[in-house]
Amino acid sequence: MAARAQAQRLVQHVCRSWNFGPVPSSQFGAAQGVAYGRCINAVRAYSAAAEENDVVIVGGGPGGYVAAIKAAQLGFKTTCVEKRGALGGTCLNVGCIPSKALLHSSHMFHEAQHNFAAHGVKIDGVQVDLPKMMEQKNKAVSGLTKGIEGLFKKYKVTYVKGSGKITAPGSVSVELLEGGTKELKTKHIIIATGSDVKSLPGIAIDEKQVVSSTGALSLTEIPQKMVVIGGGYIGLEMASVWGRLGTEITVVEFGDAIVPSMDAEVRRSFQRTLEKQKMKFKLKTKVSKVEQSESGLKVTVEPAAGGESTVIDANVVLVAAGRVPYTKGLGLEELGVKTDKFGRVEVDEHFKSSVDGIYAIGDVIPGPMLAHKAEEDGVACVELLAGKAGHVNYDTVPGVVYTHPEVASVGKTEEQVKAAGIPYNVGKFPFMANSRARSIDDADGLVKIIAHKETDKVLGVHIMGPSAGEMIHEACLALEYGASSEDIARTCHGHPTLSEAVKEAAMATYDKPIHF
Ligand SMILES: Cc1cc2nc3c(=O)[nH]c(=O)nc-3n(C[C@H](O)[C@H](O)[C@H](O)COP(=O)(O)OP(=O)(O)OC[C@H]3O[C@@H](n4cnc5c(N)ncnc54)[C@H](O)[C@@H]3O)c2cc1C
Ligand SMILES: NC(=O)c1ccc[n+]([C@@H]2O[C@H](COP(=O)([O-])OP(=O)(O)OC[C@H]3O[C@@H](n4cnc5c(N)ncnc54)[C@H](O)[C@@H]3O)[C@@H](O)[C@H]2O)c1
Repeated sequence: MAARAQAQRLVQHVCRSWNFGPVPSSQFGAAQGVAYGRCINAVRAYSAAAEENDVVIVGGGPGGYVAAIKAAQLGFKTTCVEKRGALGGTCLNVGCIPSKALLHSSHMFHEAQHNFAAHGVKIDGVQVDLPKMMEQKNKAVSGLTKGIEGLFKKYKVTYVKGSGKITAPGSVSVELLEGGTKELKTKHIIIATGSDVKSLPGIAIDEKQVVSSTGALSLTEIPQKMVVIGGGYIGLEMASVWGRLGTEITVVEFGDAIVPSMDAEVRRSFQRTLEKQKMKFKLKTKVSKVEQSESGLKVTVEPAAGGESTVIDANVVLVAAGRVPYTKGLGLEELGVKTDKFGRVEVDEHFKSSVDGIYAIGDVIPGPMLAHKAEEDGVACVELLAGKAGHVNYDTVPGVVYTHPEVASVGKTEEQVKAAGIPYNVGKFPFMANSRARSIDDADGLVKIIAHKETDKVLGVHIMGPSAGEMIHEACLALEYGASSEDIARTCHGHPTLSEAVKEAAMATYDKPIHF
């Protein structure tokens, strides 16, 4: 009886997985032998036809494509499956790269309009050519995605364009974009399917008037008024782009502060700076309704804790309230791959899921949803598969908001250190006292360093200022190498550079700065 039930289950499973359609249990007596035989034959045919790989990666974003290149470099026969028709994932196609392109273009416009004259550069009639701006953004995106295809060819990674489904450990079935299916056999499968925008109840995204970041990166007109739901990374970066081009921005944030993960002192200073740029903030507030009106949209907001609602007019609403892991259509439930309450694939320190032979990296697993973290995951995961010592230290992953000024941080905030009861020193240095920042007339912001009171080991560094996203890496190195604030302070820094502000903040942490 047990053997019969087992055979029944096997037949049902294989028939379902391979789209033979279910075999009704009433037919099992008669059909069992036939169906079983069909399955066995199909298994043989499949094994012969399916391509043998060492590693198959589902998803070609920063996690997936970097893992693929590294795997090939390590000698694995590697295939990367991507369904959007272009490599680079969210980051290259609709995330990091297009947003940074628009941030740069809009910053240049803003500078030309407001700040060139102060430097003795006079231009009359500065105008925005939005189609041209979008063209430059698209050129950056397509150049970079094609560059990854080139790297795949160079390192002999097979690129399969289509949607991958894991049918069993060692088997990935791909519905090809060009039509038909392809079966891939492999020793290891890496899930790198990334994340998708988090939708809010009752607020339907049409990517025209009510947009996610994807729509906000491709608007065809400069909106007069925009309501941004969520004062996090995406909200503030996209608000900066459109605000600089002339849109009136209102950011509605559920929490009591923007970018809640940021050091509170830096965050407060950041908000003041954005307010000077005419961004309006409604904190502890939620959007309860977005409706069409004759002139555009009516956005109903109310206190997060409940209370009287008010209506704000807008032409565009941007939904930027976070992102959720993307695992749709992968077949995880059928395989028994465990996910947590946020839908993230649960992995161990070797990126292994609850099912042998299946691994996961990037936005689809816990940890910061950042491209560079996904890349590090990808490298470490395949190094571990190759028997090497792959490791990612999530405590030293920097975060950068690419507004102007930029805000960058690594390690612990003052609040976290305090809450953990760790004795600490803080050193700060304002860019107003930095000669390079003054010479370029871009001196808003500060460097803040937090170090252990007794050992002076650097615990966290927070920078708001021009090029903060570049400067943060000396702090990342300091944290990785367990440096003290004195180590940073006694390292000779070039003059005149913005980085001298980091050196001076380090001096202020264990002793005194010179220039403040
Ligand atoms: C507007 C915006 C700006 C951002 N800016 C930055 C930034 O400046 N810096 C930064 O570090 N991070 C930024 N991010 C976050 C960054 O984009 C992500 O952290 C990063 O892309 C995650 O990489 P990933 O490889 O895990 O997933 P993704 O980049 O999401 O890639 C996953 C890929 O898998 C594919 N896929 C999914 N399911 C399947 C399937 N079944 N079969 C085949 N393919 C599949 C998807 O099509 C996708 O291309 C930004 C995000 C957004 C939205
Ligand atoms: N520069 C970068 O590195 C960069 C840029 C863009 C995106 N990203 C990544 O993409 C991810 C998603 O970005 P994001 O900005 O959507 O998320 P986020 O987590 O950075 O910010 C979302 C914000 O929305 C708020 N919020 C949530 N629900 C809300 C509601 N109903 N009403 C009002 N506010 C609400 C949250 O309190 C939070 O402040 C980020 O986690 C980040 O890792 C990074």
